[in-house]
Parts: sequence; structure tokens; C-alpha cells
Amino acid sequence: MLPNIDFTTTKAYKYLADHYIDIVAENLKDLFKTDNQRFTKFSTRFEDILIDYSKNRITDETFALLMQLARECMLKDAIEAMFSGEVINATEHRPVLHIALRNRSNKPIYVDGKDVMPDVNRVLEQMKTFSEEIISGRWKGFTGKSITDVVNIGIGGSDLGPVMVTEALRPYKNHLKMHFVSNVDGTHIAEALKEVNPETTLFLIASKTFTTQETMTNAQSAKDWLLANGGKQEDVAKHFVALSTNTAGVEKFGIDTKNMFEFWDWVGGRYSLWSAIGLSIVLSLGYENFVELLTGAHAYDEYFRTTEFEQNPSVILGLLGIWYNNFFESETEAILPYDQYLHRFAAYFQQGDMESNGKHIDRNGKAVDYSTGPIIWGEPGTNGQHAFYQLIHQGTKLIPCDFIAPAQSHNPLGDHHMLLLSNYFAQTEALMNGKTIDEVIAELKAAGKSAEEIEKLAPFKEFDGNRPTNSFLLKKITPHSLGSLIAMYEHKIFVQGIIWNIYSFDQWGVELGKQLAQKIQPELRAEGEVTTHDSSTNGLINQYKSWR
Ligand SMILES: O=P(O)(O)OC[C@H]1O[C@H](O)[C@@H](O)[C@@H](O)[C@@H]1O
Repeated sequence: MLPNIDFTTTKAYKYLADHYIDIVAENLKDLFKTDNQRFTKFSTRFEDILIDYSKNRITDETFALLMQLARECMLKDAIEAMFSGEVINATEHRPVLHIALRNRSNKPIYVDGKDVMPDVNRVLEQMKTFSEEIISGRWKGFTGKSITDVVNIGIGGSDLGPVMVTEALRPYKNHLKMHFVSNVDGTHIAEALKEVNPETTLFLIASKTFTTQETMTNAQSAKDWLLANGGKQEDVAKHFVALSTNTAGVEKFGIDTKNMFEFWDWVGGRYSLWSAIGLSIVLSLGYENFVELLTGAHAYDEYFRTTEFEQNPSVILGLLGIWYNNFFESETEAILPYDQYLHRFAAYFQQGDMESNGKHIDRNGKAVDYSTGPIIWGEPGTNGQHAFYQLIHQGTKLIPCDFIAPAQSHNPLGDHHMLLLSNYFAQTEALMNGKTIDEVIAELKAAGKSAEEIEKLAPFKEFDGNRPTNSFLLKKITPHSLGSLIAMYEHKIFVQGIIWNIYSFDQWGVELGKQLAQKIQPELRAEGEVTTHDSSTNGLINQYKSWR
């Protein structure tokens, strides 16, 4: 059982609310001036990942109160409930065990009295054997040629994780060309099919439920394409495999269940890259690298489970998020990787975070009267700097940002990495320090501007600063360190869900639109005017029907 505590009724919350009034008047810059231990105090490490959270609007007192909040909300018990396989996804009656998928210690984890590790290891072994067949070229397509291209067909959690990781770890990839098709828009599959040859293409149909409309439609089109391009029904087995929890659904689609890679309902979609859904990762990087990814995540899981809150990155990051979300009323958080390979990292955690904590009903089934999950967004630096950083620096909104960078680049080309990192360091400094009006005036004077020009221009060039950031500095992005980093963010989301007293592992909010789309489909198939909706929806549908 998860604890069930309204965090706004805790002592810590009340103290924090009072303390906020003091902090809001404080300037980060001054906090650094008055405490030369601030970096040492407010930074922590996990293996080769340094997490500097000293540029946050906190003092020793804030930190202590946030830790007290976690204790009053019984976070420790909640962590144990997850790791020991309790049914913490109560609305779907499931445990939450993505941690079992990467449990390299192999210590038993029980669901309904049965250790899940033998099944986890069996599927990993199956992924290993299969990937070796494909990568080595021993597996042949319907004309006897080896596989050159892999198309993963999946959406949401069955797409975002594999895409993010295969992109993040591109330096480790082999000769296989990876394609990812998610959107039901025919353009997505059509464009992918233009790039591949039916004789040498393997399709991975990735769907936990094997009922998702987008994925089933794309999978059917891929199968039709194979059959229309020389393949026969009996060749489907050579070119299609399924990654799913739904054996009956896989059979019904016509994929032989010996070509099925199984996982289980205790793996949430957005936490499934560690499961059979990660087969595209295994194919692209090789099994050993996938194991390294799991190992990095597992090492972090153990650390998260056993480390005191005060040194625990996910606990600290989660509580800082709550500090901004619930006291400063920040609505969004930006994730800004200074690493081109991490270009899908923010998109991945958009689902990870927003699908997990975008809830307004608490664990008692009652509407909350406080703010929950933030809006997550971001793009790689330095592209973001030339797009939306203006608003982060000088807009009216407080946007806490995570800056992520590797010290070592996989492409040490000339000065590129030094230049990239100079921006990474400069941005958090600039966001913190800002630029005072006096500094602006001095600069304009030095540039020879007239007094009149200075007076006019100065306000536009002032930066308030005092804008909070976390900096993640990794030695290098490797399968191991990436595994740890992902796990760190996953557990941060978990921590926040516990404090907000919501269920982080269901996703009922994605259902309504799906249901309505189903209702609309026959109306779109039929001829004639549609009148069953509101005037806006009717108007749009009828215009579409007259134009199509
Ligand atoms: O893997 P599936 O079952 O196709 O689901 C794909 C996605 O569907 C829905 O949008 C949600 O449930 C997501 O969490 C999930 O990742």
C-alpha cells in the first residue's frame, strides 16, 4: 500500500509556505556570495554523473524542510512498496516493476508469490539469440538475403524510449539501419517504406496491448506492402516479430508466437524500453550494450533505494520540482541537453513525466486543490538558445531548467565540444546572475552610446537573473551512464507522484479521445451530413467531408 497523505496538511508544507516568503526576496547571486561552500553542499554525484543543484532558490533551511516533507509523506515506505512488488498501480491493480527488467542482481522479485526474474531472463536470452541472428546476417529474408533495415512500428512508450536510446547511443550502433514509425498518418509509414527493400527488412510490431489503433494500422499496411512486393503469407514469419504482452492479439494479427517477445502488465508503457520493447535498441547496438544500459539503470535503482534522501539525486530533484511547482507556481520545466545525440531526451520525458503525473485526482479519488505535474519541454542546446531562451531569460515566467552535458564528446572535432560546453556553462551562470541596470549602463557607456540612447535602451538590456537551473555533467554518454540518467529521471517522477498523492502509473487520460475517434470513424466512412455533435465538431467534420 502506498501512503495516503495530503502533503498540504503536513507541518513541512506549512513551514515551506512561510519560508517561501523569505526566499522569494532572496537573490541566488547573493546566496553564492555569502556561502562559499554552496556548490559543495548543493551538489551530488552518482558514479560519473555530477548533479549540481546549487543554482536553485534554496537555502539550508529550504533543503531541510523539503527533506522533512518527503519524510512526512512517507516516501521511504513508498519506495519500498514499489521495489517489493506491491500493487502500487491501484487503478489497474498492478505492481510497477520496470526495476525488475534491469535487476542485474537477479535477486527474486515476487508477483503473486512467483519470482518474475526467470521470465525476465528468459526473454532477455531470447532477445540476445535473435539479435545475434539478425546482426550476424544469419537470419534470411524471403529471398535468402540478410536483414539490412529494421522498422519499429509502435507509438507512445513503444516508440519514444527506443527512438531516444538508439539516437542517444548512435556512436555504439552497428550496420543495421533503424526506422521508427509511430503516427497513424499514412505519410509516416509511406516514407519509411520508400527507404527499405522488402527482401531485407524486419518489422518489429511493438505494442504492449496489441490493440493500439495507430500501431495495428501501420502494421497491417507493412504486411500488405510485403505481400504486394514479392512476399507470401508464409514469409511473414521471416519479416515480422511482435513485442507485446498480448499473445492472443499477436496470434490474431498473424504473427507466429515463436516470433513474439513477451513482457508483462507490470511494465508501464512509458517505462518499457527496458523490456522486449527495447528489441530495436538491442538490434541497433548489440545485446552487450543493452545489458550495459540495464546495468547502469540497475546500479542507480539500488542507489535510489538505499541512499539517504539528502544525497539521493531523484529525491532532491523531485523535491526541487515541487518547490517550484507548488510554491513558486511554475507551470513548466525545460530539459535542455547539450548533446545532439540526446535530441529526443526531452520528448521522451514529456511522456514519462506528463503521462505519469498529469493527474488531478488523488489516491482517495478526490480532486486535488494543488498543482501537480509540470509541463515538460525542451530541445538540445544550442539550438534552443537561438529559439526560446529569450523567454527563459527575460520573460514573465519562471522556468526551472535542467542542463545536461557530457564532458567527453563522441565526436571530438576541432573546438566544437569546447564551444558547446562554454555555452552550457554560460547559460546557467547568465540565468542566475542576470545583468543589473548599472552593468548595462556601464556597457553602453563603454560602447560610446549617448546619455539619451543609454536611457532608452538600458531597460531592454537588463536581466533580472535569479532563474533556477540544475546542471547534470556526465563524464561521457555511454550505455551505462545513459541507463543511470534515465532511471534518475524516472525515480524523480515517482517521488513527485508520491508527494502529490496521485497514481503515477496509470494513464486514463489518453482514453477519452480514443473512444470519441472510434465513434467518429463510421461517420467519416458514411456519406452525408453529420449532425450528432456540437456545432463546431459537426462543422469541421462536414467541411472535411466536402473537401476530401
Ligand atoms: O504499447 P501500446 O499498448 O501500443 O500503447 C502505446 C501507448 O498507448 C497509450 O497512449 C498509452 O497507454 C501509452 O502509455 C502507451 O505507451
